[in-house]
Amino acid sequence: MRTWIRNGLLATMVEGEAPYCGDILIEHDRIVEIGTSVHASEEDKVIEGDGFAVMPGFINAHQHSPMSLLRAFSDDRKLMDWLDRKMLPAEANMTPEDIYWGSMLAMAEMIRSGTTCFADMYIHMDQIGEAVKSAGMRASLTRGLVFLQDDGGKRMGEAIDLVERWSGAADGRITTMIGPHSPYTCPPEPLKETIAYAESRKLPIHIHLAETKEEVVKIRDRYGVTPTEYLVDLGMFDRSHVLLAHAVHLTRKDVRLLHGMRGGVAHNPISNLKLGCGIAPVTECIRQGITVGIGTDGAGSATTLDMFESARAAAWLQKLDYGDPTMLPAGQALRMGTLESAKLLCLNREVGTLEKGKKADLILVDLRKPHLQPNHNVESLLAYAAKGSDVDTVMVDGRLLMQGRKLLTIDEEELFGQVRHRAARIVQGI
Ligand SMILES: CSC[C@H]1O[C@@H](n2cnc3c(O)ncnc32)[C@H](O)[C@@H]1O
Ligand SMILES: [Zn+2]
Repeated sequence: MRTWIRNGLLATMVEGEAPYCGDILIEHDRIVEIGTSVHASEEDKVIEGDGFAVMPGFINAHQHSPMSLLRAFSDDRKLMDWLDRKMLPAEANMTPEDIYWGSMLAMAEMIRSGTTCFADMYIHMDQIGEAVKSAGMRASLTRGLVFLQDDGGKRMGEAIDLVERWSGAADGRITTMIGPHSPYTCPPEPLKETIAYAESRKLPIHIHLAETKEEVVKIRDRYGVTPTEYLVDLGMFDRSHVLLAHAVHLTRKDVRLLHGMRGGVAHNPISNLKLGCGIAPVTECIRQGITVGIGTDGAGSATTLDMFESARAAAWLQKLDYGDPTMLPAGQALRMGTLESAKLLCLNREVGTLEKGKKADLILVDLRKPHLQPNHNVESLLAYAAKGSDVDTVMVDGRLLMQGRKLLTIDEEELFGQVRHRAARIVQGI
């Protein structure tokens, strides 16, 4: 059976295409027709689009989904203090089942706020894979590798296992990357081995970079270079597609060095703001031709996984940084949260825009709300006024995951019960 989204306001995110009123026809997992005169029939299942903006689902380009269990557990602290004293001890208490339910909690929030796909870096990735399968989302999964702790070898084994068992799983909705955590947790030798493995398997790399000033000082003291130069010198960008999370503290030379890289930057404005990290040089990166997508980071730091908020914060920060309201306009912020993020996950041939032949990963945003009226410019409304709670319907791979704000793949009552007792146990005594 086909699905016909009728008479929606289509914000396709295709470069240069203005939003217009039209229809979308979906067969199985793909958009087979889109425009003002699609060939629908009476047998097609109709989703009424009148009063709704239809756009590609957001793609959260950097996340640690099970950290949703640590939401609001430890706020208003410096990053390393927060990580070392609070997050790592709590993570040491997490069982594989906790990871499953924490990830499921993140997915319930993501679906409810219009995200259809995410890049995740964490531990116990089998459980996250199972949760993704069950919730119906699309995801790029990475086992985070921290080599300064003991047992880095075992973790590399887990990373390889993830790649071998989960790449292409869940009907192709799951892809994988290799995830050395950061320059400050990965010394040169294991990092070189990780790069060599990624190259040999043609796998993208997902890594944190230059998130804080303290990181820059640490890497300069250890190696005499910037965090970016450290990765460049080890050959990380020679052949691999690299997803750089944060990239807040880049020198002009760093930005020039990244020119021409495959992959790009996952900008996490809310996390950066809340941890007081700084304003990432998003505009300079874009001017150097570097792809910049948007992520939230985990709910343990960002508190919220609402990509509307992150896209808005990205736009506001560039306007503020330059003292110029023309910087990072509404349409560009939305495209960064959709198509540009898709590029970072190597998924832009399949998702990130509404186009014939692409996967049907899309959302319907209810515009019949006081804060979304009148409609002079739907991209402005979506970027500057809409909230996750305005999302009415979410589809991934042609399958409805939410309709009329009812989640169709996640039992929230069971989820909240699981989360309550697990979250309390994990943080006990920390
Ligand atoms: C080994 S899995 C990933 C690892 O990353 C930690 N993490 C979460 N947020 C951040 C951040 O903003 N910077 C650096 N590391 C972060 C998370 O707690 C996991 O241990
Ligand atoms: Zn992170």
